[in-house]
Amino acid sequence: MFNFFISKKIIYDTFIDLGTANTLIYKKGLGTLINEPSIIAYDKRNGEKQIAVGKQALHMQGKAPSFIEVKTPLADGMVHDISLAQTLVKELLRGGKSFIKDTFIQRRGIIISVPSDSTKIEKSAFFEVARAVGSGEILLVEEPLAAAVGAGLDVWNPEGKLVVDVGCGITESVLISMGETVNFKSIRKGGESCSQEIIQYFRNHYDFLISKSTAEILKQQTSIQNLKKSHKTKIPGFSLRTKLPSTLEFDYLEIAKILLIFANQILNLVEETLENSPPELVGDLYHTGILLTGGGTLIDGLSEYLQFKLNIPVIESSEPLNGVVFGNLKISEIQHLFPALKALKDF
Ligand SMILES: Nc1ncnc2c1ncn2[C@@H]1O[C@H](COP(=O)(O)OP(=O)(O)OP(=O)(O)O)[C@@H](O)[C@H]1O
Repeated sequence: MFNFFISKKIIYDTFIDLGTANTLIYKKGLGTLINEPSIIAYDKRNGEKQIAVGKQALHMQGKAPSFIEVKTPLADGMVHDISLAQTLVKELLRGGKSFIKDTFIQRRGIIISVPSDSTKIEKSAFFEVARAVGSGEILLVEEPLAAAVGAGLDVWNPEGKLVVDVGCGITESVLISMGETVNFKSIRKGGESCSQEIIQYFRNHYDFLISKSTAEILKQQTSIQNLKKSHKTKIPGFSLRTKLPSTLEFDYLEIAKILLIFANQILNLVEETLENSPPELVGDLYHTGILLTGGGTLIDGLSEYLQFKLNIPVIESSEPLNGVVFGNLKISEIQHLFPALKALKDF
């Protein structure tokens, strides 16, 4: 068991959001030190030599020769390779000036966020990654709670607040009251699964291969509103029929239908959360609304769709990608208000 002692005297000044797609590290007084993709590229010749991290490594994905391997330390929202994740944060910080060398900073506290759905073992993996950043106290805070605080929600009062956090690899629907998680449901899929579905769709329906970055662009350009309005476009790729590079004409409506399937999975998750929650807190949502956060909620038309289906106000976070670190910054200033944080000390 890890020894946590949560005291008002500990100054937590470093905040880590280690995500499947993106890693953010924020330092009080310095601002955002790191905001980079969670990805590392290795040269497999003569043993494994790390050659790029973050954005540089992302640019190599799918384009590098076969001796370069691009790896991600997280999958489905969880750390699946601790040592790789430690290397990622250390190397990203090494590019972030002298942060690691500052021993005074290292003795201060670090807050790292974890999915609400993580097991003890999964939490301890996040803990080990934070340990690679500094030797001070480490506090774990659930991501949706931090994101809610980061978005400016008053989570302390005895009123139900529902946070829907759609990341790259995990989607969580969490009911919060008085600074604690009352109920949650999650699925271990997020924005990444939509991109994979888009790639699969073109392969299955057109024998046409597209890159992950093309799928990502299509996802960001498609709206799930106006599902009757046709809008055709062309994309580059590789035809399995002609065995040649080619372009393909298709309708954005086809992508919208794929995104709508994901929107309905989010809708089901919210409905399941509400079904098993105290009715008093659920009733509060008619005026507190549902907060959408995480990069996956940026699907155009998602908030309107959920609001229409649930008949509850749906609010888009002003900080869908940075809300977790900003929330933990605020939490570091008011720790004594969070009984839930103390509960995490015995994970
Ligand atoms: N404009 C956009 N439209 C649709 N999806 C988007 C948009 N911008 C980003 N995304 C998606 O957001 C996801 C990344 O979000 P985020 O950074 O919150 O995830 P993460 O914290 O890394 O992942 P997780 O919490 O699952 O570990 C990616 O799947 C990305 O495709």
